[in-house]
Amino acid sequence: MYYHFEFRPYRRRFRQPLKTSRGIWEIREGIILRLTDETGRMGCSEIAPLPWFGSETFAQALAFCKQLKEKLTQATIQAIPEGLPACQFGFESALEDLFGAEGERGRLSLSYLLPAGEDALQAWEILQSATTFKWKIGAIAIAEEITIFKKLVRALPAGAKLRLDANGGLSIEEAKAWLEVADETQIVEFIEQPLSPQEFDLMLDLSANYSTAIALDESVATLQQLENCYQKGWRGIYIIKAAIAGSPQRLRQFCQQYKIDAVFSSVFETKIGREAVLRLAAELSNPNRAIGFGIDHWFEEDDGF
Ligand SMILES: O=C(O)CCC(=O)c1ccccc1C(=O)O
Ligand SMILES: [Mg+2]
Repeated sequence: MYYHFEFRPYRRRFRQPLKTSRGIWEIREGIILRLTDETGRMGCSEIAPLPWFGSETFAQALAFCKQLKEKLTQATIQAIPEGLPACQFGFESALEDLFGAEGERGRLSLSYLLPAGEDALQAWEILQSATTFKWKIGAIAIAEEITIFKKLVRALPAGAKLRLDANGGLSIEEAKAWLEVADETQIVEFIEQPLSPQEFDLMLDLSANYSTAIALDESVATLQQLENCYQKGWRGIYIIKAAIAGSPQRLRQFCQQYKIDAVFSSVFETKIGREAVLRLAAELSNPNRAIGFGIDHWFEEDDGF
């Protein structure tokens, strides 16, 4: 069986650039994929790289698509190298779409990403409508950030949960300070990636010494890293960015075999990639936790997908 292959690169500017402890992200680039089989059945998905998380770059993904023939087989897709995890996801999930994969919908609740810093306090539209929120920390000086955090806690609706995402940018002292503040408020569901992936053992220690949970994100960006952290004893929360994790089939096997506490999360893919990720999330994300897909108006222009 041959599949006819077409691709279309896209480029979109964030309405509000994403501010994290790692810097500012202004433009999302990716590639929409379409496979058509000999009977005319079509499947779509997307390559949405996140190089600052360790996936391939957009340029590498584009070069990979360009060197492929217009007709390809399942064997070509299975042979996409480990170094191109966003491509593995894109092609395999396009094939699953072609085979008619359908996910249950509406079972999972959403976590809404608040703007970093003081802007979070002004995000009324989100603050009024949701019950789980995420806020970037490590983006400004810690004392100032903890002051804003306390205001934010008061502004959140009763019963709300708050996730704090440091993107690996805290020092060990700062991580402890945040965990202490978080333990006092009882509103923090988890702190996401407090330290850099190199400091895995320290995060393991932190997870044993505070009541606030820790979630790994940058540490488990790809399946290989995920397997590695599991082998090294991580039994806390895993943020799963399926669009850059690699093969969805292998991800499925891993999550089912080890029953990990998985929280699926967006990489700001388009609607097309999101569909594919949400199918997996419905199967594999912990149903008691919101998924990181709140808000879908991240971009200035909606160019049809
Ligand atoms: O996970 C979420 O709730 C939203 C998505 C998100 O925060 C994110 C999106 C793109 C790149 C990195 C991150 C991150 O979790 O650090
Ligand atoms: Mg994160």
